[in-house]
Amino acid sequence: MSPLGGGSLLLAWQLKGKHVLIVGGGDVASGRIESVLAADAHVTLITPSNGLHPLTKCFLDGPYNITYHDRLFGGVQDLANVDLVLTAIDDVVQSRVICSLCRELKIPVNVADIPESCDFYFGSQIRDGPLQIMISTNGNSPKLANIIRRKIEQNLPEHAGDAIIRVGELRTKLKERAPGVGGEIGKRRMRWMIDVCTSWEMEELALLDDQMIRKLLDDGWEKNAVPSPAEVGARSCQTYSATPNVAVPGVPVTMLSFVAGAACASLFLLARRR
Ligand SMILES: C[C@@]1(CC(=O)O)c2cc3[nH]c(cc4nc(cc5[nH]c(cc(n2)[C@H]1CCC(=O)O)[C@@](C)(CC(=O)O)[C@@H]5CCC(=O)O)C(CC(=O)O)=C4CCC(=O)O)c(CCC(=O)O)c3CC(=O)O
Ligand SMILES: NC(=O)C1=CN([C@@H]2O[C@H](COP(=O)(O)OP(=O)(O)OC[C@H]3O[C@@H](n4cnc5c(N)ncnc54)[C@H](O)[C@@H]3O)[C@@H](O)[C@H]2O)C=CC1
Repeated sequence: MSPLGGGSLLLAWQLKGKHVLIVGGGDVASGRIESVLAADAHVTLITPSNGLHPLTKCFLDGPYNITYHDRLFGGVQDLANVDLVLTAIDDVVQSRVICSLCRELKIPVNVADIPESCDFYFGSQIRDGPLQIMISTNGNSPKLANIIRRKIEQNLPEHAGDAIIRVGELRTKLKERAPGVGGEIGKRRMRWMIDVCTSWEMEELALLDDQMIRKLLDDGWEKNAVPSPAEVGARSCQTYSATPNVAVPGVPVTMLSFVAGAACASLFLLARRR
């Protein structure tokens, strides 16, 4: 058995509404921007415009929550009201300065080129809607993290993201129907959800629509049973046809922003799916 220590605490950090400062605008910074926007944070980007990676430019031109300052990092005043700092610059002296300012102010910081200056590391990531997977080698081999990520991607169950969305909806409706935190009701809800998730296939769960959810709750939850997909109205000939993934949730539905989003998404795929 491997020893318990020597790893990291892997968490899903809730950044919605928080202020994240990103210093640098190159290749690595563009990945940071994408990761932080995925978490609905507000990004402040400080970097001169002459060093912008095409993907960083794309994010700046797109309909995203980014405040941009076209200049070098200016010192401690840039850290006011900041919850998290990510630096990805090609200047190791400045990197160390930013790190020590953050440590003084107790702001969590990641410095892309100096592992000792990181309070946390990034990892290789997989995203399918609400499903996020991170592979960390704890600083030992980022390239192997990338290779392992691609192997895991090839073996993910199909429609996992859609299944998670639909089961999320079922759980919300179940909690509305049988409210209360903890206690007997909580235990019964959890037992029933475990039974549903383990008796239906991933693809069947992905097909749950609002009508099927209602029937599953009426004929399943209310009667302490788990009906089959057919029993709640899934047609045996029903084939899976999910709506295509939207590049970034919350994008205003204007043609301009759609085109910008699509261009950014394509650029992102070209830049990162290595
Ligand atoms: C500690 C960490 C800090 C942090 O960045 O948070 C860190 C540090 C450093 N990376 C360096 C190099 C490379 N990094 C990559 C790629 C990625 N690096 C990522 C994370 C991390 N990199 C954190 C630990 C991750 C872990 O624990 O596994 C990934 C996973 C996530 C991301 O950055 O978003 C992303 C892959 C994403 C994907 O593809 O899915 C490649 C490959 C490539 O570019 O193709 C190379 C060249 C090959 C190689 O070295 O492996 C160097 C310079 C080393 C030198 O000078 O020799 C340092 C500094 C040092 O190690 O001293
Ligand atoms: N952690 C990781 O995954 C990896 C880390 N790195 C390291 O990360 C750093 C960044 O890598 P890249 O994005 O490829 O570099 P890059 O050279 O493409 O970009 C550097 C960016 O930092 C900006 N910059 C430099 N000094 C600045 C300052 N004082 N204030 C604001 N902006 C400043 C530049 O204008 C440019 O936009 C490098 O040190 C590199 O060695 C490199 C590869 C992977």
